[in-house]
Amino acid sequence: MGTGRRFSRGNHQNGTNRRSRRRREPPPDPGLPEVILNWHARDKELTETGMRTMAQRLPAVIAQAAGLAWRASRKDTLVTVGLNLAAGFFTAFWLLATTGVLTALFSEAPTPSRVRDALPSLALVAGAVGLRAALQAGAGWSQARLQPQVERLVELRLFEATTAVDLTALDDSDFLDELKRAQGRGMVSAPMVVQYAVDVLTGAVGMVAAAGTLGVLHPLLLPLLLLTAVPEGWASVRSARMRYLMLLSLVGVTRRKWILSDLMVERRHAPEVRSFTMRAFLLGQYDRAASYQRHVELDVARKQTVVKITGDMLKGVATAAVYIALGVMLWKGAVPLAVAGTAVLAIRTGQTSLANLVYAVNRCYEEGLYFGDYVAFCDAAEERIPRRALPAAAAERTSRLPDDFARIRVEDVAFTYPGADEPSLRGVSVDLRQGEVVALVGENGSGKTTLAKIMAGLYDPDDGEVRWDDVPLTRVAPQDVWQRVAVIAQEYTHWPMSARHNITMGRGSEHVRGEDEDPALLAAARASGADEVVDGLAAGYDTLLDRRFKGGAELSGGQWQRLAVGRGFYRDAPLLICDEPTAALDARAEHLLFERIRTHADGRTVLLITHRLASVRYADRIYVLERGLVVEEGDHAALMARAGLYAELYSLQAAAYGAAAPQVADPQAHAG
Ligand SMILES: Nc1ncnc2c1ncn2[C@@H]1O[C@H](COP(=O)(O)OP(=O)(O)OP(=O)(O)O)[C@@H](O)[C@H]1O
Repeated sequence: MGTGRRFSRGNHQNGTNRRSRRRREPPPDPGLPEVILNWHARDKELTETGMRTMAQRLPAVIAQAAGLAWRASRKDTLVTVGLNLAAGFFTAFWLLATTGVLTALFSEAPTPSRVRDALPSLALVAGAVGLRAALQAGAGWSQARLQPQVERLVELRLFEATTAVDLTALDDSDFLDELKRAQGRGMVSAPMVVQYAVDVLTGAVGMVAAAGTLGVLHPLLLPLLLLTAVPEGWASVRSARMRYLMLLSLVGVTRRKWILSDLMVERRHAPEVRSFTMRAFLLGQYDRAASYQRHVELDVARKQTVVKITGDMLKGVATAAVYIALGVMLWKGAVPLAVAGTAVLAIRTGQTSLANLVYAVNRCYEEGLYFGDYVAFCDAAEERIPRRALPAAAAERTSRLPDDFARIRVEDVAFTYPGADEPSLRGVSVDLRQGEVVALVGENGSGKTTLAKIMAGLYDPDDGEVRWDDVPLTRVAPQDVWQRVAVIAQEYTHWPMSARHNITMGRGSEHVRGEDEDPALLAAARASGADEVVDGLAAGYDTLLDRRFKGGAELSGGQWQRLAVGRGFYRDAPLLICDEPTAALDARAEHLLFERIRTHADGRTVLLITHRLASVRYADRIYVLERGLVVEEGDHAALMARAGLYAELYSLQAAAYGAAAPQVADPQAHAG
């Protein structure tokens, strides 16, 4: 059967591919973590590329590069192109002027008058060469100016997209793979595409100048020049393909080397590298990978040398053929001696330009493929920015979120993370009235954090809705919601900035040295216990909290959490969401924080998620979640009376504490 045969052929091919890959790569070490990064996703395409494919696709790549350069700086793009074209004109000019010099020198007149006759043409040649050098220097300068502007443009576009995309995009592994490719190889390729596109132009202009000169001197000389180009082009493309194949065979090894070098240099791994005596093992692994890489690279370098020598020999033969043809033309009187002399110069100039052109075409095409990844990613990422977040959508928005609210209602909310098999929320309803403390409790993975994120406007529910008074969150700009919510997240960032910025983050409170400290900052720090942390820092609020920089300080886990809590309190937001705010806090700091939350955190509405059930007793209402559903609801007394999941969890904790500390002291007495 046809299908069966096709299937077995497919299998056979796969088997062959697998075998050949196995031949090239050492077997993977099961002891090392592998991160799948498709940085070399284009290698297969590159290995299959021939001169024809390149010629077909090159115009599109050049157009992309031109568009990018144009957006980066119109002036520098125009100057670069203009000066290169003008330099090409002067190349042709000096070549033709050389004919005048040679004609005068080869004339029958006595030597002094021959030299005198050659002087005007010689002055023209000198002027043209000088001008061409000046133009090329100017083109180089404007091209150098273009590079950083292009870099800035592409980096900005990527970061503008990644900081605005819907959060679900960052939960999507395909999107993350594309992001890695675009951010790594793709972004680096952008300035290179522009540079090689300009080099293609420069090479082409030089080539046209030399070819045009030869055409003017004698039409037969032009095809002769092109003949010398073939071996050069062949050797260059073949050598480049060998490099791509080498990259392909080294994908696994390079990836492993990256992982290993990260493990050996990053500060966060350093304690374990030492305490688990990993040094010799890691160095050994690195050495194995590096030896393999060196072996492959040397092998390819040897093959490339053979190709280069072959190319050079063929080029030598072709050049000899050109000179023989030129000699025959001279002998037959088809070209005068002076023209033949100029032709030799033009052929040499043309060959140099051609070599540069072939190299630039090759590199431009290669970088163009990686740049294509970057462009495709940015297009896809921009599609994933919620429309209502865009300034353009402001005119369409009819609803306005109240600055404060009387009630927040979560109605039948369902949500599944992208790629997840099971929904995390399956129809949850929750009610918050202004000024209340509402608690979410439940076992690990029951959906508490997911619900909090939906209430904070970080995710849109798949079903159901969240309303602030009568306004559904999906009708307003997400920024409007974020401005009205303070989140003390379960997983918070250790911002590598000053202690001040760690608290004032995103609110733009810039303190001027010598001025009184921002009272809101002081209040938030006092409330979270961050003030004690800052008191111990050498430069107080101005201390940089990153040990990787000179003068930077490092904090303990609990000290970082105090800052995170301070950040939440500092935000002047009517809704405060606290997701496990005390996991790393010591008993006294934890007690103080819950006291503050219990007294309604200065009149704010609080959504509290915690496993410390003793702190939940005072909540106005408690929702118990289980596998994405609210299974119990009420205040502490009602839930205890119900004798359900909450009562069970509470009793377990109470029993543990009761057994460990039969005489309960009042912690507030210590906190004093
Ligand atoms: N980014 C994500 N992508 C896919 N699934 C996720 C993601 N975040 C959470 N989940 C899944 O959603 C479910 C609910 O997770 P959630 O973090 O809301 O639980 P939780 O009740 O806050 O748990 P915990 O008490 O451990 O903090 C879990 O099954 C979890 O595996």
